[in-house]
Amino acid sequence: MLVLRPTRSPSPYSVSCSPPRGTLLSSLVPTPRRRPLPFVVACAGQPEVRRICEDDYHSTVRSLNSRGRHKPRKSLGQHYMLNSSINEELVNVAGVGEGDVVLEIGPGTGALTNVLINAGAMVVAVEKDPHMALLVQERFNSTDQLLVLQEDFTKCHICSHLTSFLEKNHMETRPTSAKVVSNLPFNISTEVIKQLLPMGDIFSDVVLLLQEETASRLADCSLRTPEYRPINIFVQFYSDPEYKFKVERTNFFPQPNVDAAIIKFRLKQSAEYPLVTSRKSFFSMVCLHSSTFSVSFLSKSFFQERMVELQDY
Ligand SMILES: C[S@@+](CC[C@H](N)C(=O)[O-])C[C@H]1O[C@@H](n2cnc3c(N)ncnc32)[C@H](O)[C@@H]1O
Repeated sequence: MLVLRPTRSPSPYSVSCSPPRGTLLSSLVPTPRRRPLPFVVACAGQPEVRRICEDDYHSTVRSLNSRGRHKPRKSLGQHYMLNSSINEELVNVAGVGEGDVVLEIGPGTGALTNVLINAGAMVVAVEKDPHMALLVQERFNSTDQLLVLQEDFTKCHICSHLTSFLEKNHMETRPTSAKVVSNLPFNISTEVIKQLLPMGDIFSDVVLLLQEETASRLADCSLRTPEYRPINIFVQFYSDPEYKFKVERTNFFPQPNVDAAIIKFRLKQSAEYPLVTSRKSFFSMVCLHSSTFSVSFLSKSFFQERMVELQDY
């Protein structure tokens, strides 16, 4: 594990560019012209259109250019958020306030990190890309509200990191009070969800910006659609999911091929979990029979009625 220490040297911001017409960083060239940006955030049930502030765009590009021309890496799902209103929505949805401990996975240029820090949170940010980890560390080198860990989140031991962060900052460990707020790389979202949702003893809420299709599938509690999957049983076992807002793909740079959405999981504590003698065998059974699940098996009282059978499995 590499823990990045603050360096006091200022970041050499070098290029200021116009808002993106295309999606490639290499297409960004300085231009004196300024025009309104067509990016929007779409909110389900409460239609609203907000223009991206040019500063959001420029600060992202400045960050990306600050350590040489860093090309976003597709393999790391690097689609940066250009719209600070959406970052503010993420923080509002999570109800982040002064002194909250927040885990951010993939801080990238630090756009969301900035909103979290401004809300008074103590942030632990895990970034796999060494270039971006260093960049975000340098951007916030004057604050003690941030710890940057250069690690692959899917492989790191987040509980021990959080514990030592709390101890170092002389903060009381308040079980179940930490939060997760993240604009996740789409390619690791399922893995991250599987890792985080059973951690109700540490986190109260997990608020993620995911691929829209994934978010609406995970929030689906109807049990009676063909889309219902073992992952839905897992999600509802450990949490109460809630689909929040759709976020248009035009808000990201580079622009992905799909839209995104904000989803909130309120994590259950173990006393709230459905009663099973062995969670391991419960979930192996769910996976084993997933292809033959029928609508009647997945009835509303699924957990209550089937517990006896599941216990004997
Ligand atoms: C979708 S970008 C979001 C960046 C930034 N939070 C924003 O909103 O603009 C995803 C970020 O996650 C990082 N990342 C990708 N895979 C990761 C992993 N396994 N563990 C930690 N960070 C990862 C990427 O390098 C990138 O910075």
